[in-house]
Amino acid sequence: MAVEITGPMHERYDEILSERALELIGLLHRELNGRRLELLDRRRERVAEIAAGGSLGFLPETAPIREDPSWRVAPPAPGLVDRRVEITGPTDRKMTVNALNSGAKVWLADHEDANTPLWENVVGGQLNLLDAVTRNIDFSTEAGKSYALKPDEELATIVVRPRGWHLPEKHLLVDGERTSGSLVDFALYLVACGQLQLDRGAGPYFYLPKMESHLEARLWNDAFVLAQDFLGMPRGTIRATVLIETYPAAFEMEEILYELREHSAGLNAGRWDFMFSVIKTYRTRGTDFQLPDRNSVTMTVPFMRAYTELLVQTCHKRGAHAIGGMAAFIPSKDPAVNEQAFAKVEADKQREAADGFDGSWVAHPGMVDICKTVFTAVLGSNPNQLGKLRPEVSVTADELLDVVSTPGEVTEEGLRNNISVAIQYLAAWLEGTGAVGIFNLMEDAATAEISRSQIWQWRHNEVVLDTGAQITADLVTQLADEEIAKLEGDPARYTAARETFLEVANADDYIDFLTIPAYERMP
Ligand SMILES: CC(=O)SCCNC(=O)CCNC(=O)[C@H](O)C(C)(C)COP(=O)(O)OP(=O)(O)OC[C@H]1O[C@@H](n2cnc3c(N)ncnc32)[C@H](O)[C@@H]1OP(=O)(O)O
Ligand SMILES: O=CC(=O)O
Ligand SMILES: [Mg+2]
Repeated sequence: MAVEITGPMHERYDEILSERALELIGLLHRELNGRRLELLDRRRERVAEIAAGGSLGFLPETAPIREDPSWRVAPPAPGLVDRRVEITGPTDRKMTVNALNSGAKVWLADHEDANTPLWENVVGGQLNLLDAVTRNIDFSTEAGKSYALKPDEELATIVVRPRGWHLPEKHLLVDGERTSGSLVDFALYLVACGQLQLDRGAGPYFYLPKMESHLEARLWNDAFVLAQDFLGMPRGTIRATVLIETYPAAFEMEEILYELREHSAGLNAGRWDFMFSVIKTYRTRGTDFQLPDRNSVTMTVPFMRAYTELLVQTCHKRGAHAIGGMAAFIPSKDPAVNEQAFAKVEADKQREAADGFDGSWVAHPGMVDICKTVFTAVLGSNPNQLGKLRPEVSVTADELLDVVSTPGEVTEEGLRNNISVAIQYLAAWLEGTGAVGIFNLMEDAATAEISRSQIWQWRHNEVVLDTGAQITADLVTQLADEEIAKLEGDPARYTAARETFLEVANADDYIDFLTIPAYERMP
């Protein structure tokens, strides 16, 4: 057998881990895994160059692609023409039904930021997707609540987000090697649901996360071509929206669209990972690249503005959708908090719609209408605003790199918030839940990465808090224990999360992704 399954085979897992799916995983691994590992090395080399005084910038060698006005991406595929509101969320059974029924145009079915790659989530989520696509997902809870899909024409289009290139899958081995989580999530969905989706008049659609260069986009494109040929699907059947959510990728947006042009469904402004990547990429370059308290960095600070303006302009120049990001506010039981949350989401979506985005993300069904209403007011009878070219926008590399102008302070409250959120999130993640509401905000892998990375950078920069205390490893440990003591329930729940958190926050050498050591703690 080309592929060895080392995780348990629960009921119906053979429907997802089919012979054909395993064959495709074997093929993709053998053809592409070496390049994947080289590209991950290239990421580390680039950070080392920046640490030594280098800088990000637009690439001279790809200038001809940027300067060639003639190319466009493929026209939008069925189900992806009107994307004014997209809901994101994990693929557990209840969320699957709720997201599809939410009234959003698209559901980002998340095997990434909102998911713990626990084996049961990796395969179980795919089973839920299969049941959703075959309309066999209706169920009732023990408490007697029934979940049933609405009629087809009211359901959101499914777009699956596989894991990023950095994450391995330890339960599927090829020639004894761990496989790529990205290729596994991609192949399992494509084989189980790709043709079924085409038969329903949609297609196998993906969101691609955390890429750091156009060469990583080329790797995805090569995976698409190999997989389509293997399955006898015409080239261009697969469509992918790329999240521009790393600092390096913000300088290669056009090249990323170009690499994927036959398969492209546009770009998305993944603001949370973007912020994480800004911190991570320039983490050792002193206070010029240091951000203040996480909650004070808004989308209107100069470097964020430069990033989203460039994204809309780049997309529309090439006929590609530009999709906005996640306002992390979720509905609360407290009416006063709720009112504020709705007002903030509305303002965020209004800015995006006015800037020319074609639609945007919400994290909760309760936020669908607000996003839809805001975008509908701007779109009128049009399904998107691809015609809004934004010729007046001119973003320079210096503007993208202008982190130093971000106003705000580093406070003890901000530090405590980062510590508490990271530990609470990690506890949930290690238990198998990849998205949680904490302090009235949606928290997921991206937001937790910001929290722990800020702490690492502040400590590295020997930042002094508003209280006069300097951030040290000892202080971080002390505050971690104080914050855990404030949480309800058994403190033992936080033991593994505390250890993982301190391992990354207090590490001498920065650890690239929080989820890498966390994954090693899981069965
Ligand atoms: C940075 C990024 O990548 S953003 C994208 C990744 N992150 C995400 O996708 C997070 C998505 N959101 C979520 O997972 C959830 O909203 C949470 C975990 C934050 C909060 O969920 P809950 O605590 O269940 O919220 P709440 O109790 O208000 O939910 C009410 C109902 O809405 C459902 N719901 C909430 N969020 C979602 C969602 N995103 N998709 C589908 N259903 C949802 C709940 O299942 C619940 O259903 P029920 O009434 O049938 O029981
Ligand atoms: O994936 C989205 C993000 O903001 O990160
Ligand atoms: Mg992200």
